[in-house]
Amino acid sequence: MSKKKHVMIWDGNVRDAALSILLAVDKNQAYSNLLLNDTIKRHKIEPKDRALLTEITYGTLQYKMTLDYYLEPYIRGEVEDWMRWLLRLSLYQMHYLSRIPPHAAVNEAVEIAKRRGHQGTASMVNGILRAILREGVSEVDVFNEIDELAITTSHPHWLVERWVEMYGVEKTRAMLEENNKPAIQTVRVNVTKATVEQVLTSLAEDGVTANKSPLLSECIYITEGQASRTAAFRQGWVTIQDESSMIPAHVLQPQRDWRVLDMCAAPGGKTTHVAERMNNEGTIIALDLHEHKLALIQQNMTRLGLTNITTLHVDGRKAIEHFEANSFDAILVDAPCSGLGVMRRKPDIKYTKQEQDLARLQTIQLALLDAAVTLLKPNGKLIYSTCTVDKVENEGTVQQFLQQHSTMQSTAIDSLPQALMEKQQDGMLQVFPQDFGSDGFFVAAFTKKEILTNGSK
Ligand SMILES: C[S@@+](CC[C@H](N)C(=O)[O-])C[C@H]1O[C@@H](n2cnc3c(N)ncnc32)[C@H](O)[C@@H]1O
Repeated sequence: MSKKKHVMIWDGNVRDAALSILLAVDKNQAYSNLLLNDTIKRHKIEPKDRALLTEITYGTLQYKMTLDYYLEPYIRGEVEDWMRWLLRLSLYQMHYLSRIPPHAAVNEAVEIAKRRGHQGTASMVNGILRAILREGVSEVDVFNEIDELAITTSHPHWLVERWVEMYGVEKTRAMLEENNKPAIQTVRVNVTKATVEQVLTSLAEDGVTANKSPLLSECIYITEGQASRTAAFRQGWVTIQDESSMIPAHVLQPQRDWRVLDMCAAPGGKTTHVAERMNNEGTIIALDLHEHKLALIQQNMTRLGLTNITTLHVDGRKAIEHFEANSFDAILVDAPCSGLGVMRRKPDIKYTKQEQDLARLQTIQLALLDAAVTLLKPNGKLIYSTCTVDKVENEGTVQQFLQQHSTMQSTAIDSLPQALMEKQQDGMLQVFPQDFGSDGFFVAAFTKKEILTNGSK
């Protein structure tokens, strides 16, 4: 997140707060999810307002390109940024939120425009929004399918084109549409402290509605309420984590006495999951490139009552300078990636990621995997995962990795529920957001061959 301080006075006006957040996301490249959480916490915003604030902020960001298409015929000349965002967020409410009377959205917009600008800007906002109210938004009228998909689902043209080439039109359309839906909140039960049934009872006592996932045994769906405000969370019975992110620990299947290396560990979602599955025994070394992020892992460990994790500030690519070769039973490389699988939670990713970022990320991913090979024991397990749906960072990285390392082989994933295993191909599993309602996620499993050739490559 940008270092610039976000200054916002909460005066009870949800739309104005949403506008401040959207402007900060746009100007300072601040992350929408962090800024929204920060605003909610700092101003102790009540649940009813919180839901509307989240809906308007995320919705406006999610449909930014579509809203611009609708607004374009009505905006003449230059308008200030705050006014453009105000028009977008007002039109979002008018067009997508049926429970908000459109006239109320227009009136609110005019009041904000008066406060932020002057009578002239307020009249302009009023004129534009009332004209759209009268005439309705225009049909999306473009030449080809890529443009149509890009505009109607608000995703950049390059990305739609790339996905259509990789996955075809139907799969791409389903993914683009899913990216505009709210993410399901899920929690992972800390099996060293509580059972799923105990957690469900505890959540219900706190007024949270939840049910068991049909996929992973320790995953619970939250259908109403906030898990972070419950006793179950405070006493370390649960961790807030998307179900897809629970897959790597299941694929790893760690034994209780193993020595495991997590090369990209912060904030520790998967490290703590592996630690729980080892029943707080064995040893896990958790690395991260950014020292300040190690504190997040430690906070999670403390809350969850886990003591089998040691955190270290180490660049994973240089991990061989810190540990003996052939010394880990298993290694997890949950690599930095483009995050194209988590756009429901971070819609700003759509507009900030550039195509050239993807190749740069692959270089880092391969360097991390390279270091892992040396550190892994013969017969040891290596898991590579990303929260993206991009073939270059996923299958592409795996293919290059295997070409460069004859000592490594793909391993079939055999420890997941059938519905997930069906999606596996050659030791790789790509989950799309539309498959189970969880994040887009990729996992690949490898083992190191017993007979080592000269050197690890
Ligand atoms: C996808 S996130 C990891 C999420 C984490 N595994 C979890 O489940 O909570 C990637 C992490 O890799 C870290 N990172 C990036 N480059 C790295 C490197 N060269 N060595 C170690 N960590 C790195 C980032 O700081 C970030 O925390």
